[in-house]
Amino acid sequence: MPDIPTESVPVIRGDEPGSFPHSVLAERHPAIIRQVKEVFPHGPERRRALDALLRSCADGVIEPLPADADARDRDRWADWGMSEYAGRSWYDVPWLWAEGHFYRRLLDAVGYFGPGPWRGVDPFRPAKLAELDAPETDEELAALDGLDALSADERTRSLLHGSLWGNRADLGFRLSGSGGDAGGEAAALVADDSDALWSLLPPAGAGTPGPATLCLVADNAGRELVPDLLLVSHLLGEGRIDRAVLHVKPYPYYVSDATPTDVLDALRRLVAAGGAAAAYGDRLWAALTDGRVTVRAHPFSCAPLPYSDMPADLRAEFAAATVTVLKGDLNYRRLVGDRRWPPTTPFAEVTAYFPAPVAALRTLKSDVITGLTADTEQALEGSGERRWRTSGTHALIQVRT
Ligand SMILES: O=P(O)(O)OC[C@@]1(O)O[C@H](CO)[C@@H](O)[C@@H]1O
Repeated sequence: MPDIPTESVPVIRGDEPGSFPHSVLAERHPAIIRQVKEVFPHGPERRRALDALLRSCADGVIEPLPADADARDRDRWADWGMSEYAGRSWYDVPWLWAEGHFYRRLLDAVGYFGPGPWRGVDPFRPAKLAELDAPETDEELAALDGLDALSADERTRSLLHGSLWGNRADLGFRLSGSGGDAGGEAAALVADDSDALWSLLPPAGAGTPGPATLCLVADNAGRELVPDLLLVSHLLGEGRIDRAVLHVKPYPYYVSDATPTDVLDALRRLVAAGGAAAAYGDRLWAALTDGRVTVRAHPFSCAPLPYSDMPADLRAEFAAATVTVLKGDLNYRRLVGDRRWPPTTPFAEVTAYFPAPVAALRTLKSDVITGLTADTEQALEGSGERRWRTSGTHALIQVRT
């Protein structure tokens, strides 16, 4: 447990006008609803439901799940705190909870769980596919051909950084030593425990203690998931891992979070790309077909709660892995707890509850931060860059072995 008792560290809420969390609830969520209304020709019933959610976001309260919700889902939300938060303003409950619940309500409004024709239709799919089809994705995949010229270690580093910066959703496979980018990127890393990560996953023949399993808890689809898949494929190819479990969301979440369908779309994109990208894709395809790689969509992946509350079955899965790598900002908030931690609170202490080694690969897109040295914190605060916590210009690789 951290030296500071966790309960004494304030939980982040969206109740402070002008703060980032407040702007997400007051501006981002309504914008998402409007966008969904534009992209799909929903009929009057669905549009009314979306308008009702818009009104609720402005001045409504959390409401219990609708009467026709699946019973298992109701039970889950009961476990996840619905009875405590129903009737309270979106702004007065933990921000993490309010956001997670918003996506559940949005899916209700578009009929995602209903019996009608909109059942299972991902309201964010058009945007996800557009990103996969964008010319930038072609450029990024073509850049993979250049990785052959690098040493194995440099290739590993490049692919790790591709996955890391993919979380900013403007991925570049920054080839080590390829120019100005590399220096800027290094300076933008506020913590870099990558040596500790590689000590857990040494290459084949370098004293590997036994079969290594990587759990990769993915974040966004499209241009983040593609480099995540490349990294997994590379680690398999290098013999650094024998198996991988890719955790994705069971339903559309936080606009661009990856679902099983998105994994298939990204994999097909790789396989069809030709060149080195296709070789990475083919290796992953083979590993999926023979079971070395599996895809999981655990309900808790969409829970509005920190991982410290994870259920026993998920805990057992993470406990069995050599290391679990959590991607992205939301997973970081859930891993360390969505609280106003003093930035120098040790990462190892706030993740001590995690049942096995754990790593975070994240660009900074919300206020939560732990594990900084006092010098780094001082440099960031003194940099004049007011939004270093939320702008996505900084990133971290933190590992608890
Ligand atoms: O998990 P991701 O994709 O890196 O980031 C999710 C995010 O954009 O969503 C939240 C705002 O809605 C913030 O926590 C965070 O910035």
